Amino acid sequence: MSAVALADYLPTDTEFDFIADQLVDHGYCVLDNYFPAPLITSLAMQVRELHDNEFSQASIGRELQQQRNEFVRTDSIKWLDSSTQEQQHYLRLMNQLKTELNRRLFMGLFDFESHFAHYKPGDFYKRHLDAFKGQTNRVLSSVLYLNPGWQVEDGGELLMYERRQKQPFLKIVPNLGRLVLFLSERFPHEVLSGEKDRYSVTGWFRVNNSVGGNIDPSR
Ligand SMILES: O=C(O)CCC(=O)C(=O)O
Ligand SMILES: [Fe+2]
Repeated sequence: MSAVALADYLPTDTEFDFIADQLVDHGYCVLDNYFPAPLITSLAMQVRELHDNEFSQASIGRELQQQRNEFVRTDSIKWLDSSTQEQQHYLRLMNQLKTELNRRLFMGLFDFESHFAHYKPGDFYKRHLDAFKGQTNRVLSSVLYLNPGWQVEDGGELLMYERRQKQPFLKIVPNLGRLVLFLSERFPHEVLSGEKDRYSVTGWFRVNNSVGGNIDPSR
């Protein structure tokens, strides 16, 4: 695909309808071909070219309450900053998805924030919720996996749970190009440790809880 064709690529109404239906019926959705393959390949290369020191140890909680907690998660992250065409393209497509979901589901999604994540072999993120009702503006979580040639034996699955259930109802292998969307307040989930370096872009669509023009919370 040429650069122009890449920039012009748009998902179809049918895809947006499908995603909206899945979110209404199940609260989550797994898509293997949402993004154009050349964009995925470039993002997968770019995240591997980032230096270790560009990533920081992930924390839990927000702002002043942010704490590192290595019992909960050991991955490292780097917020997207639109510094490459591919990041810009990815953010454009996610913002378009925001608009289309708002159009279909009146979700009132206001913006989208996202970071790269790197799980080294053995890294994990224990069972957690991305958002607690009434305490956050994160409504819809997204994870895009950037792992060419990932095998089931490599581990690193995302486990999805229903609340109060001990057994996951879904195990997602972090295959290259796979996009997972789920309602942030509804599904506890967990990242199992893997045998190989595992890369992804995680993001959250947020509603605007701002007071006096300050977006709350800022990140
Ligand atoms: O990488 C994944 O599969 C999920 C990551 C996650 O749950 C998070 O960053 O909140
Ligand atoms: Fe999460």
